[in-house]
Amino acid sequence: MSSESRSVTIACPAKINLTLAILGLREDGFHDLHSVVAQTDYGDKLDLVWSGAGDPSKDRVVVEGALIPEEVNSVLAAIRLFRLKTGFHKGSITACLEKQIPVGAGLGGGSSNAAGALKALAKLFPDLFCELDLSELSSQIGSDCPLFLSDLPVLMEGRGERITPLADNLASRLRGKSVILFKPRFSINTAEAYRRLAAGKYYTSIGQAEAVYSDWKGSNSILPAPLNDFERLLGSWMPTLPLVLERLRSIHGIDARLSGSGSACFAFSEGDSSAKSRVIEEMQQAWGEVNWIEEIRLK
Ligand SMILES: C[C@@](CO)(OP(=O)(O)O)[C@H](O)COP(=O)(O)OP(=O)(O)OC[C@H]1O[C@@H](n2ccc(N)nc2=O)[C@H](O)[C@@H]1O
Ligand SMILES: Nc1ncnc2c1ncn2[C@@H]1O[C@H](COP(=O)(O)OP(=O)(O)O)[C@@H](O)[C@H]1O
Repeated sequence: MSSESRSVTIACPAKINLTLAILGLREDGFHDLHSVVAQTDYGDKLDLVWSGAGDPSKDRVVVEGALIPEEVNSVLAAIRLFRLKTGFHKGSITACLEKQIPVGAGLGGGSSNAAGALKALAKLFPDLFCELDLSELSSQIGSDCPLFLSDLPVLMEGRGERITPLADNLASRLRGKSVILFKPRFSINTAEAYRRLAAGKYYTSIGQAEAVYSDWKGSNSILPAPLNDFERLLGSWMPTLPLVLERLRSIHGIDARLSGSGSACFAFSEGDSSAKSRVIEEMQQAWGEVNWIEEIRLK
């Protein structure tokens, strides 16, 4: 038994989907998508400690700031996958996760935590990762995990595993921009949202998705044109959300959009010092409270 111990701390950022086109249902039950995704300077903190004297059956994750049952925690899933793929069954791993990212928000918290855990393990045990494809490994935990392996804004395709960093001129339009993130009290279950999307066939063709992307590339706009198929779906499912977004756009001139499958939304607030108070006003009117709001910057 070894008395050696190793530790590493890693930041797990939240993401926002600047566009999200769902192209159609695949034979494996997942959907192909086309999405421009940016990461933020806002997120969770993950500490991983490996204790050589510990027992591998005692790997665990302790969470502060959210209620996430250990057995479903994506961090423990990442640690177990690491054990399985490397056959490394020495010592015990304790993960301490400080949650800031709201759960079930479309901000990618669970995926970011899992990718963070794999990155942390690769730092702790570099030799064991020589033969492993981190991207392939992470996509076994969640479709959104691979995008978090770097912190650049990306185009995400396939079911989420095909990641292309944006060209420098696009990335620099986004970098450092100020964004308001806000979320009502209710969350949205991603699997349920995809089920409803499939039932209503709220799909966008690849041609339309590529046209939006290519128009953005050819323009000077900070953001691509609005495109999120889940926002269309919400009109008939959770109508207050698209209503708030529509009021922010039409009455306040604030370009507010849904992130992922929701329920968090984002609005660019660069150069608009009163944007946050107007978002608060609309949230109070729709939901009688401001459940969660943060002003953050894009990476
Ligand atoms: C919608 C998006 C957009 O970025 O994000 P969130 O809103 O969840 O943050 C993602 O596609 C969410 O990815 P992620 O949250 O990792 O999903 P997974 O755990 O892999 O899958 C949850 C369920 O969603 C559905 N799913 C997910 C991804 C995908 N490309 N097609 C799907 O149909 C499947 O039914 C799956 O069982
Ligand atoms: N480390 C984690 N952080 C957040 N949620 C997690 C985590 N591990 C598992 N989950 C589960 O994943 C589901 C989706 O959570 P999350 O990743 O926050 O949302 P989203 O997919 O909308 O971005 C929730 O049911 C939650 O219990």
